[in-house]
Amino acid sequence: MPKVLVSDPIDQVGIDILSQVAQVDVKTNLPPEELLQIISDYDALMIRSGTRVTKEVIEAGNQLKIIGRAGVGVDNVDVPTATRRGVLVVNSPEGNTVAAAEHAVAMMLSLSRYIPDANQSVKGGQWDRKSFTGVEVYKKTLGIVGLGKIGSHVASIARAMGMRLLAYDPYLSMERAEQLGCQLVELDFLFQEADYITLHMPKTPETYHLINAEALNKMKPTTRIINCARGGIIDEEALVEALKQGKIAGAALDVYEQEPLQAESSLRSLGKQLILTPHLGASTEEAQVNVAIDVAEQIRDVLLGLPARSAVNIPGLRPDLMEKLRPYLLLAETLGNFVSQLAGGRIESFHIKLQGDLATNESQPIVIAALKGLLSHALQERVNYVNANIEAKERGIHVVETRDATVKDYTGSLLLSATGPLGTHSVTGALLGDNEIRITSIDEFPINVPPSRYMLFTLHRDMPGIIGKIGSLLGSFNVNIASMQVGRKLVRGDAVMVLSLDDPIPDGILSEITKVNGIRDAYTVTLPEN
Ligand SMILES: NC(=O)c1ccc[n+]([C@@H]2O[C@H](COP(=O)([O-])OP(=O)(O)OC[C@H]3O[C@@H](n4cnc5c(N)ncnc54)[C@H](O)[C@@H]3O)[C@@H](O)[C@H]2O)c1
Ligand SMILES: O=C(O)[C@H](O)COP(=O)(O)O
Repeated sequence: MPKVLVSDPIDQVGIDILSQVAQVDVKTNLPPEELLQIISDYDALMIRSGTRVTKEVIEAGNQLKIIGRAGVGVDNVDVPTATRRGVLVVNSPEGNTVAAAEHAVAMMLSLSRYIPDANQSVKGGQWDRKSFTGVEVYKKTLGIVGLGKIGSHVASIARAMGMRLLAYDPYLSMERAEQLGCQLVELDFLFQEADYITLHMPKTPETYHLINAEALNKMKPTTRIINCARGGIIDEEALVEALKQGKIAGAALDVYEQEPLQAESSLRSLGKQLILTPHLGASTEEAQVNVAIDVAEQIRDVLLGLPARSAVNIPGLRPDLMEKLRPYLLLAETLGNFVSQLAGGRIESFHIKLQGDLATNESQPIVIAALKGLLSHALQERVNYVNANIEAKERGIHVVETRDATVKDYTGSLLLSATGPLGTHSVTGALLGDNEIRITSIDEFPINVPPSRYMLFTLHRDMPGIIGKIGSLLGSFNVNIASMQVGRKLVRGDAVMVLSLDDPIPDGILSEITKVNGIRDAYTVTLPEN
């Protein structure tokens, strides 16, 4: 019988499902070294956010077939290592949506009426009605940052409470926001206008410390801010200072830069203007039943040799088809991610052309992989091989899929084109002999470069001196160039320059690059580590 280790508290219904096919050991609060020691005995691991599944754990788990996250976030799992070792990672992208949204709304109301402190005061024997005069949310402005599943549900509740809704989401169309009753605005406007700000986006390099001292300075002294998304989106030090100085009126946090929150954290020293809960967003009976069933069923199915319905890293395909398509799935996902960034993220339409040997009906999973890549910058681990199509539809992205078997420059290649705020951009890619990914054109300019973590592109006039200028400019920002290639159709005509960089591209560099004589446009792309 296969063995499953459950290392975080999971609802009994999940254990019962797993017990149909496996021996289930529930061992919560394991010290990391103990997990490392015992993991080699197990075929599956079921977790929540409490267990850190590091590279070492996955490598030590030489029997591991599947890691099931009873919840959404897999930021505690080293997914690239799992993928490399063929370990499936599955989650439950929607099981706790309502719970997290309701927690955010509860935080907003608690902040407005000082409920936690008033409760504490009465239980402490007092009858103080004066210190706890609150404010109403009715007719106030709520700024929702990240209008995905949870943000949308918060919007519908807040609308019913008579709030005016603003939203900032760089990956969502105006129409979708309007359907949800929200006015899509720029972030600075939201910071300046909102009485309440609630965060519902993933933690990414883009959102890390999005709420910092500068952002807090833009808010009104009456603003209250709620974070039930991920720790690290708010700079905690800056928040403590802003609250102490009365720059904003209050904050409510469910998630922290470091969890569990350290005993000595300065957050613990603040008064009634700050409410803290210990990552309880998903902790309702209903959500825990939803996620436990969702994930336990997937683990059970995979242990029985069946596909998983919500795999984060590997689609549920027949093993023979999977073997054949795997390199192309990675190609499609990489190109999808790439072209969405070139087009500016908020994609309106997307065209995928399967060329050469890929122009068959068997290659449908490649289309899904490209959509997953297209949405992954915005949705991170919440987009998977199952929901990518639905997510694209819900976001109003017009998807066109064509096939052309006559293109023969590689055995099989993909041409992806996306339209977004930065216009229409296209990228073509193929695999070389040993399944190495090559980008073979950008915006129809022929090139031949492997994708890398940090990339910079320019559209420019092919003229002497331009490459040197870009090189010096990057040098002055201390950015090291790993490789560089120019693609052009005509000598001294238009051209693209593609640079692979060793370092992330600092803010402000693109505007400097576009000032260089001859440069028409510049773009950056950051791809996930493989
Ligand atoms: N506290 C909890 O227990 C708990 C429970 C569930 C989910 N969460 C967290 O809540 C967050 C939202 O989850 P969801 O299920 O709604 O995800 P989702 O993927 O449905 O929505 C996320 C939204 O954020 C947007 N986004 C991406 N980058 C952005 C940026 N830079 N600025 C603004 N918006 C951006 C995306 O376009 C998307 O619409 C995640 O961080 C998730 O991990 C927390
Ligand atoms: O990502 C999630 O699903 C939430 O953060 C909930 O985490 P939890 O399952 O540890 O409560």
